Amino acid sequence: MRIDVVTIFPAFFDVLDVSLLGRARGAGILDVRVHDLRDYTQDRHRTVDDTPYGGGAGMVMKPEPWGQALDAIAADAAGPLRFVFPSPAGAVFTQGTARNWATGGEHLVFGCGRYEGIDERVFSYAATLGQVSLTSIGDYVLNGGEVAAMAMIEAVGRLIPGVVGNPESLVEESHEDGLLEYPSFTKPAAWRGYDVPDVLLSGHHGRVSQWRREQQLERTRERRPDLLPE
Ligand SMILES: OB(O)c1ccc2cc[nH]c2c1
Repeated sequence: MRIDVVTIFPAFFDVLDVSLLGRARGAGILDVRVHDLRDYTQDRHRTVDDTPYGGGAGMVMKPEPWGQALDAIAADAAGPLRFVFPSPAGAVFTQGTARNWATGGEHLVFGCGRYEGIDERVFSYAATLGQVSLTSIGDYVLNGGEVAAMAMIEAVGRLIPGVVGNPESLVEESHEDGLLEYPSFTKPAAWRGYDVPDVLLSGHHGRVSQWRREQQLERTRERRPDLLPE
């Protein structure tokens, strides 16, 4: 799978060289390319921002460097393009989104804004090159799109076949079946006065499965009732 990232902080994504995603990149399963937006500026100061029309605090990211960057990536597209712009004003990213993007055969391009955001016309232009998704990872505001892009890249990347060693571990986890996952335990059976639930030591797989399902429902009711089916 091909993923491109455009950012003014390319070093932010050095972490994608480690752990599972790093190994997947080395194995050629994931092709992640990070671009410095300043490489697409035309002035000696490599300017990427300017004051907002209509006034207001802060600066807005200029459209032309983005246009140049998106054109360069589109000229080298590895498939149908989906431009993902992290934004507090975007649709919420969910496990379903991750699954759709991991299986859709698209070439994902993450455009990471900073300052007060990207000139709105960039999104309109990007729509002439491919699908555009303004996407939020939650109802809070970060200083830029990089953390959100990293989260989405990990959520999508881990679903690509071959990235996670044991694909079965992708099945029984929170949100995969619409519920929160059950609690996990390992040795020792007794630890500082806390015991592993007896059912998990019973060796009775049917009872274990039933207990785990009950735990999922209890946890979801308690912590995320919004996830429960109507
Ligand atoms: O919270 B966020 O996901 C987010 C995304 C992009 C920008 C650009 C400036 N602030 C941002 C915040």
